[in-house]
Amino acid sequence: MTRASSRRPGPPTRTERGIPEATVARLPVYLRALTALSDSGIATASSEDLATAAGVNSAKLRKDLSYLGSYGTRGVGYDVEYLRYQIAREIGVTQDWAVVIVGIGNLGHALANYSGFGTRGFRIVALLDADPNLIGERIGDMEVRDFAELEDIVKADRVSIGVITTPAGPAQGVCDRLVAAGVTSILNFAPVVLSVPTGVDIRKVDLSIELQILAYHEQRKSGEAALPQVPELPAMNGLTDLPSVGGGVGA
Ligand SMILES: NC(=O)c1ccc[n+]([C@@H]2O[C@H](COP(=O)([O-])OP(=O)(O)OC[C@H]3O[C@@H](n4cnc5c(N)ncnc54)[C@H](O)[C@@H]3O)[C@@H](O)[C@H]2O)c1
Repeated sequence: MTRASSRRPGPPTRTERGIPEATVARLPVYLRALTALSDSGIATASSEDLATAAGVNSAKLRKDLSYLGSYGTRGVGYDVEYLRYQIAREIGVTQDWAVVIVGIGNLGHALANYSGFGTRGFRIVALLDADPNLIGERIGDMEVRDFAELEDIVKADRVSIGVITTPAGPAQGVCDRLVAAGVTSILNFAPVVLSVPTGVDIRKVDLSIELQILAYHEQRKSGEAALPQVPELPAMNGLTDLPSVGGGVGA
């Protein structure tokens, strides 16, 4: 790695289209790693440096970045600022995205208090809730507003992204209202699968699924001996009656 100089990155090249979803999912990770390098005054980084900072292997990183038409310079590496710009442009965070959060309970409060969205290109324009006891409450420099104002806010602030942090029950209704108001991307924290029309993107965040994936790896790490014993299965008419596996995933 080398320290930052006053050299500015050159003009952007055209980004290739048709980037695989898995690569797209890693772009924000690279962006975060590049931002950390840039904040430390690093001007260029090798693919190995960058891969270590992002927690992936360098071959995968090089392949991912090649979809952006970015190959680095042999013996020098990647220009941190320029690559950061390329990735930010590809993700779409060089522009400002207006976001509303609906459901300002525990999770909504936590998200509302998080200061990191602004620096990543997301502007929280409204915190909305249906509970009259919450409406008017101040969180930082914002005030919780009535969910009834949704349509006016979406129109006035050209909101394209809605975050749902309500309980599961009302989440579909909230989602439908967001979509009808003109929101075209939804991040859902409620433990329910939501239906959206074509053209609306939806992503679900479920911490319990992430924890279950970690539990799976923990189980593998501790070896076969740590695996729970499977009870002997009762025979039924010559067939085996498999015990059912319980329940869905809640948050
Ligand atoms: N995805 C995850 O990893 C994760 C983690 C924790 C919680 N959750 C989920 O996030 C959601 C919020 O959790 P919480 O602990 O903040 O709940 P909470 O009960 O503290 O807050 C929910 C808020 O939604 C509001 N609300 C309810 N119906 C509404 C409606 N129709 N319109 C507008 N606002 C409405 C309520 O007034 C309340 O303020 C839950 O669905 C929970 O299961 C998800």
